[in-house]
Amino acid sequence: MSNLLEVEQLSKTYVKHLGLFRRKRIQALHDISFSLQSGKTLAIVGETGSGKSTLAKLLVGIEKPDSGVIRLAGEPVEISHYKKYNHVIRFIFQDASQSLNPLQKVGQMLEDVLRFSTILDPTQRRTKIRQTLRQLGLLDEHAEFYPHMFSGGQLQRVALARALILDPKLLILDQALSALDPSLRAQIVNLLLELQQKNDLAYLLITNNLQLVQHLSDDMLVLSEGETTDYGPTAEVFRAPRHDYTRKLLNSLL
Ligand SMILES: Nc1ncnc2c1ncn2[C@@H]1O[C@H](COP(=O)(O)OP(=O)(O)OP(=O)(O)O)[C@@H](O)[C@H]1O
Repeated sequence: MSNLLEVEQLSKTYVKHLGLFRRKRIQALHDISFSLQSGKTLAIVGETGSGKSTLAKLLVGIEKPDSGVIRLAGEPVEISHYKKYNHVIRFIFQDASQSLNPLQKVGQMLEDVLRFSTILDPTQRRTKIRQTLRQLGLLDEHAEFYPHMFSGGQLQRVALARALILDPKLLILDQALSALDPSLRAQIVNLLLELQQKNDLAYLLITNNLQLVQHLSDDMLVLSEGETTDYGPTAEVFRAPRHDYTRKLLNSLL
């Protein structure tokens, strides 16, 4: 099976200005390589500051890598053509409620995504919005709701609707489930698994919740100070971590 996403030797350094003449270089990622197939989930695990969010930002084009290659379906991703990939890779960050415009009805928000990124006509857009809301267990009427009218779990579904309305191939979930209480999280996890099966969707799951990692991911990559300490099938990494750092991290998070 060919890879949907291939990342080769990706590196990123930030420069922090500490005063007029002092600058500090922070190597957030160093030579990171991995691949991900359609319909599979890769978990990215690591302590605070290990580079997880930087990786997500590079993949969605918010930050630019210093070096390395990102390939989607075999084609190198040009950050300057990001609109082209916006359909393929979508992301959800931690707090769904903060990522939604409180003054905009959900239907309008979804309509904006479609108008910006597709050539669908108004009738087709209305149909697509209805289909997407239903696919996520929401109702047609929810298009007329403002974000504050939803519960936490429903808001996460709205954030998923916004991410999935363009039928992406890869969804990046950056700590996206951590704010939910366990029962809501379980509902969203089941929904994610269902959507993955139905649509052959790949997930990049950034989390330190090891239950989620074990439940959802096929492979996992462990980051420490921007470097890979372990990478492989999740069960294998849990059973026999290569690196002492991974063993300690897994023990501390269990
Ligand atoms: N915009 C930035 N400018 C300077 N340094 C940054 C910037 N963004 C991240 N960093 C630094 O890069 C390193 C990696 O940060 P990153 O946010 O990717 O880690 P993380 O693993 O996602 O952490 P967390 O779990 O806390 O979100 C850290 O040392 C961080 O301080």
